[in-house]
Amino acid sequence: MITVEKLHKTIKKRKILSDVSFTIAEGECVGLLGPNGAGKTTLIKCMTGILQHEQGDIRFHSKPIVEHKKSIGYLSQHTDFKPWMSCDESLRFFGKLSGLDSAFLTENIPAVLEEVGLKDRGHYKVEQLSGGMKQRLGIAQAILHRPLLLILDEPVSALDPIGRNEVKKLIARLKKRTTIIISTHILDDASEFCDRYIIIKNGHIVGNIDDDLHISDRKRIVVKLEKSPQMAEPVASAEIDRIDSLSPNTFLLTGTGELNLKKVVNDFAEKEMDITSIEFYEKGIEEIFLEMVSDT
Ligand SMILES: Nc1ncnc2c1ncn2[C@@H]1O[C@H](COP(=O)(O)OP(=O)(O)OP(=O)(O)O)[C@@H](O)[C@H]1O
Repeated sequence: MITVEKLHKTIKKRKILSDVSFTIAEGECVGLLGPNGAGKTTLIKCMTGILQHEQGDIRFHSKPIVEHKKSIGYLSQHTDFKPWMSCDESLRFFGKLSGLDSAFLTENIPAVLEEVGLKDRGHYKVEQLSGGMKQRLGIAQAILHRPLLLILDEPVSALDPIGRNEVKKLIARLKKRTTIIISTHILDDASEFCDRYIIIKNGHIVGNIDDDLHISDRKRIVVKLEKSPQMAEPVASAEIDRIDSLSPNTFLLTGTGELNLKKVVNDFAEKEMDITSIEFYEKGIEEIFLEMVSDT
């Protein structure tokens, strides 16, 4: 559906994006992750046509994405609603700026407000809305024209846990019918709805990770025993650097190097401890992200 190929973008003689390539399939929800200043917003702005890239190609259903601007919904990092306008007036204002006609807006604004959980709040002034409500109004503006692709730049970062929860629930609903790209710093939240993560650092793609692809850490093993052992540290061997207790009968073994499952099973058998399950530790997205963006 979307193909970004060898994208380069320079701002004020500084290279911001270098050789960025990836594809996104229809229906996917992709998390765009990266440290501050990595180039996420710049990439999003190139994808929405707000910024022009000097090299490379961005295609949507095989055509240049600029020809498909009407198929894209975009929530920018900082929404620009006027506090004195009502929700209804704000959507009408931004809808008209995007070229939507009055009849379409009259028909669709109430439905979109209902969709984002702001039914009967059309007359509320923006200044009366909570952070979560304001962000949901932002999403209403982004989906008003029924886009095929929704791009959300940091939709939850500035919100308190209640607002975050409201917006997360909305994204989970929208995910069922729209392709979504979300730039975020909150990896726990991203892992709730993203199918894949594209990790960007210093303008380069450093990771493209499927959420189903569990990356095993072969230096760590999780062992579950049938019974909790008498001693705090159930086994000791030269290869094992440390043992952490995850529950009374579950232990995380960290090796000095790659661990051997068979050897660990034997070590426990020697101590006459029965193992219920043993597997390499699987890294979460936060850990993978930190490894990919760290400088060491
Ligand atoms: N208009 C501009 N003028 C100068 N530098 C810019 C401009 N826009 C972006 N940059 C620089 O480009 C780099 C990437 O910025 P960008 O906003 O794309 O990063 P980001 O990954 O979205 O960061 P954050 O997570 O902090 O929002 C930064 O170093 C930023 O200072």
